[in-house]
Amino acid sequence: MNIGLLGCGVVGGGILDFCAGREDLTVTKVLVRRPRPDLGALAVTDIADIVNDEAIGIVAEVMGGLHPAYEYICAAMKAGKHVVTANKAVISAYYPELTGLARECGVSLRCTAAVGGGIPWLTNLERCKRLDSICELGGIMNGTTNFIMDAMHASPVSFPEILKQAQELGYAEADPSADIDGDDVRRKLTISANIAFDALVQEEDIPMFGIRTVTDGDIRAFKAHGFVCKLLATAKAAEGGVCAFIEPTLVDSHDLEAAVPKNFNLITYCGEKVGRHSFFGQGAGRYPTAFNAVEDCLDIVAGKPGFYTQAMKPAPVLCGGEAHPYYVRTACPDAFLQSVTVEHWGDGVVTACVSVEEMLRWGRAQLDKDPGCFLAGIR
Ligand SMILES: NC(=O)C1=CN([C@@H]2O[C@H](COP(=O)(O)OP(=O)(O)OC[C@H]3O[C@@H](n4cnc5c(N)ncnc54)[C@H](OP(=O)(O)O)[C@@H]3O)[C@@H](O)[C@H]2O)C=CC1
Ligand SMILES: N[C@@H](CC=O)C(=O)O
Repeated sequence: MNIGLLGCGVVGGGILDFCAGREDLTVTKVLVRRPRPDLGALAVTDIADIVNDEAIGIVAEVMGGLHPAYEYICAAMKAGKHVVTANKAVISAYYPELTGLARECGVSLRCTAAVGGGIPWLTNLERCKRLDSICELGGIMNGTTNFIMDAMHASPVSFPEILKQAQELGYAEADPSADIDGDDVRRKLTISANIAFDALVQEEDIPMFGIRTVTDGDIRAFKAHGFVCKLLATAKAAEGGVCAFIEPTLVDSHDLEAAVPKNFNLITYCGEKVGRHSFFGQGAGRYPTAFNAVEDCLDIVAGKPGFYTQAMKPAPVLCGGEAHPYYVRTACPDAFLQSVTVEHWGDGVVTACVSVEEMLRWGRAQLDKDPGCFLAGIR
């Protein structure tokens, strides 16, 4: 089958390499927006050249961003082309529109590379649902932040320096704020929760706190108490909705997550009957991500199902019932923090059990008063 590739950066370059020399998949056109002599006759600058090309069966979108990615994907599906994308931003934001249009047009829409880079996470989530009900999912879903946290635990490093390395290695998003502030994980969690729970969760409703403000002093305090800090995502089926949140989390140094190195992810679902299945692999980077995108193309060639789920119903995010202790470091502790403090760790404090909803709302507001404030849930 012929592929029209939209974008040829880190992931697009990997797709080209994987397809080179294959007989079942051939990239025949690549949409670019600046001169790319390296691509020779493959390069086109007008999306119409791909959408109107009847010989192209699959459009692989790896440009990133919401626009014009959304419009190009819609145009491709309306022209009867299957779509494969690694773009979690567009899938998370336009989940009902895109899945609805794919069904209307009778084409496949696959996005396995959008969550977990090279890990076959969404495909296994889909398979698990054929036999069992998923009650919970989550874990380490961002390669860039795991790379940063792993390096910071190994030795004191400069945060900007290690982030720069993650960018050079092709792990970080075009705007790395999406990685370090949690938006990238929130998109991946939204897609995963929607598929797992047949839900329609709005990305913006999921509370989150990122790792931008973590310091070497925080890490020293965590290590001294036998903990490792990871940015973790959680989603659970809840009565009348979905409980979903993202926060730096202190896990016991013997836990599986504590051992996840570099740009690797560890994502787990828990089925009611089957129990826990965890998936480990590189969550970011050229070949891991391109691998899943090309696997999606091969699934389309093999006639596998068009999307990961058949149903969806609007689901509010409800985190009020979830509570645990937190580590908090702020230069301006207020009456609320003082009322829940039970212990002091270095420059920070440890709280009694506080509801996730309340603590993350407090943390976001506290960043306005103290931009260096940091918090982490304690598992
Ligand atoms: N990198 C990774 O590890 C992972 C990435 N992803 C997702 O994959 C997608 C691509 O990421 P990545 O390859 O890293 O990003 P890059 O920035 O490396 O590549 C994007 C490419 O798309 C091109 N592009 C952007 N807009 C347009 C446009 N309007 N018309 C034509 N070309 C365009 C860019 O052109 P130019 O060179 O001119 O800027 C660039 O070559 C993103 O959605 C990302 O979230 C998902 C999982 C992992
Ligand atoms: N920026 C993302 C790339 C893959 O989704 C990450 O670091 O995980």
